[in-house]
Amino acid sequence: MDPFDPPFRNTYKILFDKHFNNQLSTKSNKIEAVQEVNGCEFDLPLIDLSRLNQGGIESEYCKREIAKASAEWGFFQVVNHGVSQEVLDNLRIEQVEAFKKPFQDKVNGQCESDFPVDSYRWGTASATCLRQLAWSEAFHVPLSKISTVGGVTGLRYPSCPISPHVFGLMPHTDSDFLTILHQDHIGGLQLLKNGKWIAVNPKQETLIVIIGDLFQAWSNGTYKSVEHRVVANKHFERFSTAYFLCPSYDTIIESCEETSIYRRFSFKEFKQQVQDDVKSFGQKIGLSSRYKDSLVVNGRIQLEGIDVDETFSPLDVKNAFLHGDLSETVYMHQPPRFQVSEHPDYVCLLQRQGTDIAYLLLYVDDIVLTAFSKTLLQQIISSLHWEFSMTDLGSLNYFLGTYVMHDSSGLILSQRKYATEILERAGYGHGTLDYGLQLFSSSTTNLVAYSDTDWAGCPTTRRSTSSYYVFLGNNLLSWSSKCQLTLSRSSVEAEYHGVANVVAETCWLRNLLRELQTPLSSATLIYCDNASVVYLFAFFMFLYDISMRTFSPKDRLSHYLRSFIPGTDIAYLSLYVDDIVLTASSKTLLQQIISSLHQEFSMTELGSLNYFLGISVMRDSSGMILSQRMYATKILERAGMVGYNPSRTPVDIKSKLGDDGDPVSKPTLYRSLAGSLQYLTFTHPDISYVVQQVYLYMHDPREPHFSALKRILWYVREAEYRGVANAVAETCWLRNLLRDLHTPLSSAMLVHCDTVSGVYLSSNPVQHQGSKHTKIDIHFFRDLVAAGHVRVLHVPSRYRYADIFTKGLSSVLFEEFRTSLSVRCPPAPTAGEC
Ligand SMILES: O=C(O)CCC(=O)C(=O)O
Ligand SMILES: [Fe+2]
Repeated sequence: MDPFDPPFRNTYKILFDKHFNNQLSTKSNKIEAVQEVNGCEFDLPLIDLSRLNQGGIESEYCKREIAKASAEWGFFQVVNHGVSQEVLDNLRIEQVEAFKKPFQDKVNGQCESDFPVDSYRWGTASATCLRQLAWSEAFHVPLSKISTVGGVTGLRYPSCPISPHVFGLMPHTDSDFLTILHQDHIGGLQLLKNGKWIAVNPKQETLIVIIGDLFQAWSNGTYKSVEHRVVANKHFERFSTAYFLCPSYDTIIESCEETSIYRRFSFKEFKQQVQDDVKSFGQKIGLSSRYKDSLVVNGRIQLEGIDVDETFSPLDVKNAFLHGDLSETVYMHQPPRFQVSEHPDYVCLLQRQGTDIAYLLLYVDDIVLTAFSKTLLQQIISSLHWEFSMTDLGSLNYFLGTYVMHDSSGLILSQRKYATEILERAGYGHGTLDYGLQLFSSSTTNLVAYSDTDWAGCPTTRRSTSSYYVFLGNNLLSWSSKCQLTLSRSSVEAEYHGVANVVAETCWLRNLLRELQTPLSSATLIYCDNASVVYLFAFFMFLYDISMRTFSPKDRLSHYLRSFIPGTDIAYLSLYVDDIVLTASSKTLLQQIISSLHQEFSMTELGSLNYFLGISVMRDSSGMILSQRMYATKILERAGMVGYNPSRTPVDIKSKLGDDGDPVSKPTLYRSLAGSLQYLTFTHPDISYVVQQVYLYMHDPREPHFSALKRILWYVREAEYRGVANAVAETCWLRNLLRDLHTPLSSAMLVHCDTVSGVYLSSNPVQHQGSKHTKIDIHFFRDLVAAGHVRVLHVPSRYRYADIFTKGLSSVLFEEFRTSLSVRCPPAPTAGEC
């Protein structure tokens, strides 16, 4: 250290100790600091000022370049500026001489007789950490002839062994109008552009022009006062000379534009504020929110319950950005230009602007901005520019991989480039990728959605795929095609889930549109091709209504079988298109719901359940018996087999159905009978297997198939193969249903299976690869086994009840198994059937 260097280490020892102790515990900081501090190499705009003297177009272009550089960079270099090299050199020689005096002489003002006593400064008295300390010294010499407050400052940055832990000059903006700077060959000056520090390379013959805060306010944010800093050099001292152009203290700074971003202020007031901020916060706050014509005028904000006169620390605008709705009533002091002199104590009530609306979409650090007026848009852009260092990319044409093209009817969005990249990655050439999404500029506000569901479409999981499209007027706003999360037992249930999804989506869209100040006045229309679901939703409206009236919100509907449980009272309502079966845990509740239904819908009450969807319900002391006797008789009539002898079993164990035989003469009859038998399995699980068998030949029925079908009918006068996984799917659905009905099962469901390998496969995730017949369902049900919801057990042949669904059986076994399925004769025909 030279004897003339300021005693940085001793004076700021505490800061050094604090910093380097911390460094020991966080090693990585050092690397980051070095990387950050190097700055990018970038050439600042360089302007030849001699062009100004050429007049005409050349000088006009030169002025434009200056304006452009001031707006985009806030910094530029000039050559042919009129200050001779000799003057600059002499200035530097004088400056070096002054700094090379003993430190104490500099502090005591004993080095230059022309310099005022307090012209020497070094370090940063208010620094609370090393980053706030300026590793530099300066002589400030006022040029009273030019300006009362402006002057020339000579700066010296002693070599700094601990750079970059400490800056030569910490990041700041200049508080003046304009700075003209001359630096030596060492370098170290950097400016902030688009979030990056850019090195200002030293060029001997150039002067650097820096826009100051006052210029920014005066130009209403058009020209930028940009943050800059000096990184001290580890090995060499550096000199620079700065001329700060400042107005007199009482000069009022205000922009001449009608809508001004900044309030009017005096230079004196601003200077004072900067000094106060450095004292209070360790750094300058500058123009920022404080000088903006807004809520925080006078540095005061009002909080609920606190007097309007209390003063708070200023908001950090970066954090206060995008804060959502302002629901409170807010008052502010009269802004300087709008004071009512007769009532100096009045405050202003803030009201939201009427029609001026702007939308800002932020994706990480990309912003899309749109506003109802160009002025507002410009105003916001300038505010953003002031607050953040950002590039304005002009009108929207590319965002997140999507091109935006404008035409007379609106916008077209295209992902052509993105699609090409996918094709290239996949090794396909370029296809025809010119299709995009057209968005129309229209003011329609009808929200219309279309929903469709492919029931159990996924062969692996048996889940359904539901898709929807939502249009706002002509514009497709939202769409989705997704596998549902849960299994659906019927197409109605799957469709219902699909519609519920689109309802959620349209609710969200409605809310969004409301927040964007374009609320919809008409109801959302949702189209769905399943009539039952439409009825279902009509019912929900009704049920919602009565549940709102009768029960607390937590007990409102949650599924298509609805139950109300404000205590122990439960009601189940099952809806099939327009038939309803209703049951409740108490007569009162039942009655209450029936009368509400009557009020809402015109309907006939058929009394206690005895016939529903072709199924008659008979009661006896042990419970109910469901029978499709009448339905079965009608099938027999259609098949012309009323008088035939019954058969004891529905399937012939000797013959197996195949593809051969003569085609049947009445294939339509075959199909209709097979379809009817399918429905009959509802109360005849015992025919499931063989019905499923004859179903296989619906597309091309042959005589042997018809014989098999007839045999079922013979048997009926008085079977769907489902593998283990199907049984699991079914039982899963039942488990879910029981849970929905508030009677959850606590133990795992037992599935009996006749092959040992089936049991093994269900619990072994690896072994299933080779067994192709189980491939489809195995994943699904193995997951359930893993979760403990299902246990698959091997069943000895005597108890293989499921065989009735998978093969033809001898009459002894068949009858035994049929009994185990609770299939038995009803006591007598019922009134409902006759
Ligand atoms: O020394 C330099 O290069 C910059 C000086 C500076 O930014 C200032 O004094 O405000
Ligand atoms: Fe500066």
